[in-house]
Amino acid sequence: MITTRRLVKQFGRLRAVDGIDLDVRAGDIYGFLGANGSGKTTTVRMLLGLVLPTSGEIELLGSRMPRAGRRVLPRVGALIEGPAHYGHLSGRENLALLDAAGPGGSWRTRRARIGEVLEQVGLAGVGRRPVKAYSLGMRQRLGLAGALLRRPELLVLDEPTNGLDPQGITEVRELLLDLHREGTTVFLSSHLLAEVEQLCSRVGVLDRGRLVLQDELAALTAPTGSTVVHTPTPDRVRAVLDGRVTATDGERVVVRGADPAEVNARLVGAGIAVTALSLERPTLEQVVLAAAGTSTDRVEAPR
Ligand SMILES: Nc1ncnc2c1ncn2[C@@H]1O[C@H](COP(=O)(O)OP(=O)(O)OP(=O)(O)O)[C@@H](O)[C@H]1O
Repeated sequence: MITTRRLVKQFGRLRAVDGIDLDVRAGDIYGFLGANGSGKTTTVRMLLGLVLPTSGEIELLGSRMPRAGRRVLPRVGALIEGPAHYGHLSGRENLALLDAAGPGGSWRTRRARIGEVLEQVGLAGVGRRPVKAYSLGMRQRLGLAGALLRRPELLVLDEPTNGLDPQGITEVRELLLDLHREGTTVFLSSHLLAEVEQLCSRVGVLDRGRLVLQDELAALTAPTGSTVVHTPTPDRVRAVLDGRVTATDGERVVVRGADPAEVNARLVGAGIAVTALSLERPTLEQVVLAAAGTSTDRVEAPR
């Protein structure tokens, strides 16, 4: 869906994007994670042909960009930082203009299509109010509605939950999951680890213009081979599982071995209370920190 090879964007002395090889496959919900200023927006703009790369190659839906833009972009829905609208017109009228300006999509079905996307983003009730009366979150949703007008195969979204309240964030997440279930590939940039961890199947991490990590979320957070035990008596666990305890933190004990049932049987057999038991997995935050080093402390951690 998206492939880049050694993609570079240089602004004067600053290398905002520094030789990245993106690989976004059909069916992905791809999370493009990076701190503010790491180069996410610049990358998204290059993917969509809004900024020319300094060097490197981009393929979008199998065709070279920006050359194939006219042909390919109608199949891509996009939302870029701060979508622009006409404030004196209603949401519905803004979408009608957007729809009329682009290729494809008959005017006969325009009303129905606009009604449908307004419904999808939860703006059906306010579609007739002027956009200047909209909150930031409502404008963001109107931007999303615009991206959905042509039932795109690929959605490219730059920080889609920016400015939304917690309920708005949940609604956008549900909407993206619905679209994904119906076959849309989603590429979204975010500086929020928790958002990417909850939503995405593949993750790329940008650090000062470099792609330092790109893999399936499930592979990145695969079990480590240890078991985590919660117990009110960690010292007794240490005594019973002689030598297998690799870490303790309060009531949390990490035991070597990826067989929770075996660990449980041994502890319960010794009369030790086990209050919780799970396979140990690294969090995305730990994985990102390990890959990107100290600079990613600017990536917002889950609260
Ligand atoms: N047109 C431009 N001219 C000069 N420098 C620019 C330009 N656009 C972006 N930059 C710089 O390139 C770097 C990457 O910016 P970019 O907006 O791509 O980052 P980002 O990861 O999207 O951050 P944010 O989340 O804050 O938007 C920044 O240092 C920015 O100041």
